[in-house]
Amino acid sequence: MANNSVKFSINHDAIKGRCLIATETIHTGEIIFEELPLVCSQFLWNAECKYDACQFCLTPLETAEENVSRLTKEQIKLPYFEQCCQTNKSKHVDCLGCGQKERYCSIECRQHAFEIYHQTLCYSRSEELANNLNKLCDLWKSIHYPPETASIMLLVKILARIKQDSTFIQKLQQFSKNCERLVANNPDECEQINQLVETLFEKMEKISGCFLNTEGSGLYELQSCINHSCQPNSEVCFLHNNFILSLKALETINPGEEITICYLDECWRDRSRHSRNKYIRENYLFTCQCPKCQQQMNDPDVTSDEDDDSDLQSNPDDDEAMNCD
Ligand SMILES: C[S@@+](CC[C@H](N)C(=O)[O-])C[C@H]1O[C@@H](n2cnc3c(N)ncnc32)[C@H](O)[C@@H]1O
Repeated sequence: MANNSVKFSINHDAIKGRCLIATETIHTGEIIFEELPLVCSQFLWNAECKYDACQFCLTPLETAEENVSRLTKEQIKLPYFEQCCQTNKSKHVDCLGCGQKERYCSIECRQHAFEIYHQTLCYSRSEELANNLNKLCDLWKSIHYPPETASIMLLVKILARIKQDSTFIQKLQQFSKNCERLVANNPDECEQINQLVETLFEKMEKISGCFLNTEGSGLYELQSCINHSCQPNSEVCFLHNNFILSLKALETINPGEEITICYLDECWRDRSRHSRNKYIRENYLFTCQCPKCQQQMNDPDVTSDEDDDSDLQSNPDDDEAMNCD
């Protein structure tokens, strides 16, 4: 994880509340900060789709080739697989109590999980606990599948963390207050790889639906202070292929400027102010006061051509890599 040299402060805005303000120049592409979640959880339907990830840090336990083969139902050989795929199966371990039910990418993750919450939640503790957790998950899946917007296990893990460490509640109170890796230099090869990725995603979408890059959800303290803009100057990404959140600058951000992200998916950003605001009001319960909306304040209240009723009802955040609220 990058060593954050802090180039921002948390200030207070009269309308938006807490906000992140740049205190030094932040350059395009720079990682503004990286942070670990207070707690995170895989979605329950990962198991239904036979997706296997570390129960603690969400690192995939399957190889990249296994991943695309599972999702496309075809045996696919990937270029640069040996050099790029970081899955190291020799390090994978099961929970010492509940076995394969809880798998981890390393002994360290198993130990962290146990120390933080899993001591309370381990199925080996009692049959009653295991039954109750299974019932809770089944009930949640019957309400939310598919898609499941956040996992009930996030809440369960929060409660377990509080049980194992009473000071965790203070962190939560504070909280409530408040791939791209270029493997080839040859442009033709890059183009071929881009086409391969596009084709794979099309195939996966046909077989597995549109929830491919959503693996779980987490609570991120610093990220929760970042306000929305319909023309954001930064974006959240998961560069380490696990639960570490990275905030990346999309343009140069000068001292004194607010650091913003877009709560909407990219395809929503060019829609009319009226459409964007309607969506934000209905789903995030605030009226957007970002510079773009202020500029377009006098635009007529028309819906974008591409908007239709189904779009307005679907959640543009549903297919983010991680939901991080
Ligand atoms: C994730 S929080 C961001 C941090 C927040 N300002 C705080 O004090 O905790 C989201 C909330 O910030 C406010 N907010 C974020 N972006 C905004 C915007 N563009 N216009 C108005 N309010 C905004 C809304 O109250 C929204 O519910």
